[in-house]
Amino acid sequence: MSTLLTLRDVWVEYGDKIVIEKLDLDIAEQSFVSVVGPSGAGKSSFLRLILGQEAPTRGRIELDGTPLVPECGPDRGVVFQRYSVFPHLSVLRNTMFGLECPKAPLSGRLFGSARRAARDEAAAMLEAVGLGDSFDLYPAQMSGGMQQRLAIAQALVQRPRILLLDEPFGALDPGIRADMHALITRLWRDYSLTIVMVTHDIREAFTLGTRVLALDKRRHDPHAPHRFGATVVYDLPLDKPVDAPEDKDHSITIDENGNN
Ligand SMILES: Nc1ncnc2c1ncn2[C@@H]1O[C@H](COP(=O)(O)OP(=O)(O)OP(=O)(O)O)[C@@H](O)[C@H]1O
Repeated sequence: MSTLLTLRDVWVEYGDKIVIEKLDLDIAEQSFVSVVGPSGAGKSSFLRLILGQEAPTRGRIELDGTPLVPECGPDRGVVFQRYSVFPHLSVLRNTMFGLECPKAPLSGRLFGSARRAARDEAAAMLEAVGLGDSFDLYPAQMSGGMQQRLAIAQALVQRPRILLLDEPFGALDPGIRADMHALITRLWRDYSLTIVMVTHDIREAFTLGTRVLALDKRRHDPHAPHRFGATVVYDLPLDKPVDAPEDKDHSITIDENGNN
């Protein structure tokens, strides 16, 4: 599989505080990369770099060999742990908004055939995430799992190549999480997505990912905790075929402390 994203000698610094140091990575197209690491290691900063919300203070990031533009484009979608849907819009309007906003940035609304086309695209995406009979509901009328399905539909309706997930299932209970794992695995395959997912759940990282990256500091200075930043300390490619059966777990075993 070809390389989609390249990071070379990437650093993130706030004043004299180094958050990420010397990150060198190639991320293959259609891979599912899970990112784990202790709290404060810089996982969300890493996602913001790929999203283009934050520029590296040093180094370069390329998408398909071209420098990443420093803003979120339609090639990258994102889903956060906390529901990012609009409370005042119905499910259908929330999903259509992802299409209307880039095409009609001032009014946020399309008209005529463009609006009908956006409605059909949004409806198809809602069917794909299992919200086919919930078009007229408002977020307050939906469970957490349904709201995350909506957030995923909102991100995917723009047909991004890369989907960034920041602890997307962290607030959901275990049964709903399992459903969401099956859903995201199906969408990843059906839409040939490249996914980068931050999670605190080691089991989730290994179950879903084709590769697991652990971010942490290699060096610690107890007298100056901000002197060193985090980088990739483990990079574990998992031998998992893209067309593996949906719910198949893999052979890595994880003990109750999260160690493999
Ligand atoms: N704008 C900022 N200015 C200064 N420091 C920042 C800024 N944004 C993030 N940081 C610091 O960068 C470090 C990494 O933060 P980040 O949120 O990326 O970590 P994380 O691994 O995602 O943490 P968690 O798992 O708790 O969500 C933290 O020490 C944080 O305080």
